[in-house]
Amino acid sequence: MMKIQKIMVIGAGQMGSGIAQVCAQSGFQVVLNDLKDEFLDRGLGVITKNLTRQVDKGRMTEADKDQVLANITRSTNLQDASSVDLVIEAAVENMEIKTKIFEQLDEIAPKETILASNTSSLPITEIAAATKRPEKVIGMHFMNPVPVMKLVEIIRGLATTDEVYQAIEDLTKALSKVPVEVNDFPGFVSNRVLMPMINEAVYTLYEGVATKEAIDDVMKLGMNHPMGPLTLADFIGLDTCLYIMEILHEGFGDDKYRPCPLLRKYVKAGWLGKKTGRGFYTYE
Ligand SMILES: CC(=O)CC(=O)SCCNC(=O)CCNC(=O)[C@H](O)C(C)(C)COP(=O)(O)OP(=O)(O)OC[C@H]1O[C@@H](n2cnc3c(N)ncnc32)[C@H](O)[C@@H]1OP(=O)(O)O
Ligand SMILES: NC(=O)C1=CN([C@@H]2O[C@H](COP(=O)(O)OP(=O)(O)OC[C@H]3O[C@@H](n4cnc5c(N)ncnc54)[C@H](OP(=O)(O)O)[C@@H]3O)[C@@H](O)[C@H]2O)C=CC1
Repeated sequence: MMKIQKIMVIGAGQMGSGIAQVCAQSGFQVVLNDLKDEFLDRGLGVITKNLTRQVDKGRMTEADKDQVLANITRSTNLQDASSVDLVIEAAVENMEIKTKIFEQLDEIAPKETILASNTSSLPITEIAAATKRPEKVIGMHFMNPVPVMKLVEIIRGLATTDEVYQAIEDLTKALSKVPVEVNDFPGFVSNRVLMPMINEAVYTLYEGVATKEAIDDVMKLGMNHPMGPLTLADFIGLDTCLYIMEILHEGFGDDKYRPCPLLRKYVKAGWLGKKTGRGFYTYE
């Protein structure tokens, strides 16, 4: 098994930029890829802001910050995968887009390169089937915000080898995160448990049981959750929450996973949560 030194992260959104940051902070060479330069600017802007906060708090020197930023190179061309040891894909939660990316990566990346997806809920086995190297495809599911959350859920596809699993577990530890192994079922463990709770909170609002603030307060003050479920939904992205519910609904064929119509309505309106400035709450 080749040693992982250079990592391509696909998607410079909330998750991709966080993943790029933690990899670069742990000394890996990172190629951050997105469709357009402006998305890379946005992602690198967030990384720079996070690092500057660390410097301000005296946890990092200015020179450390410059080194972390120097470990990240920009890319708007998937061909740049031709020189990396690992790809971590964090583009949008859509099977068609992900399989298209994996098909292309399979053509471009060296044959030893591991192809990982940060998908929240899509079957790894199905993503792997788009490639001729299903044994080297794996789920590496980071949590939001990536620089803060300890967990990485690692998901084996049907064909993933032990060697590839071990390489990803070792990498997770090298990033100072805690790996937890789970099997390949829709939503894995994290979102199979979390997302129906969020969806139920949306139903509670939809049915007028309480205000959004009251629903969030009940879960924060009553269950000690750091954020109420509606605030958390805004934080994750309402589009991502809806995609995940749809994948659970379709994957299990059980109506208990039907997405709340209010969630659909907000997504249709473009109210995607914090990232667009409006969801259940409004943000500056
Ligand atoms: C959808 C999926 O597939 C899976 C998922 O990711 S589901 C979402 C999982 N995530 C959660 O459930 C998050 C729940 N929320 C929380 O844990 C907390 O509210 C929180 C960590 C986000 C913020 O914590 P807080 O105590 O309210 O705020 P705050 O004091 O500002 O932040 C705590 C620390 O996190 C850092 N932080 C907060 N947000 C950050 C961000 N977006 N990026 C980087 N660092 C961040 C702060 O700088 C601060 O760092 P220090 O303690 O080192 O100073
Ligand atoms: N939000 C969360 O809490 C979590 C999300 N995830 C998963 O991580 C992935 C990304 O989510 P998140 O970061 O929140 O989403 P964002 O919408 O913040 O970011 C997605 C980024 O990927 C870009 N993108 C879309 N298609 C492509 C492509 N073909 N090639 C390269 N880049 C592309 C998007 O560009 P554009 O703006 O043009 O669409 C955008 O910049 C999803 O699979 C999601 O399920 C996993 C854990 C937690």
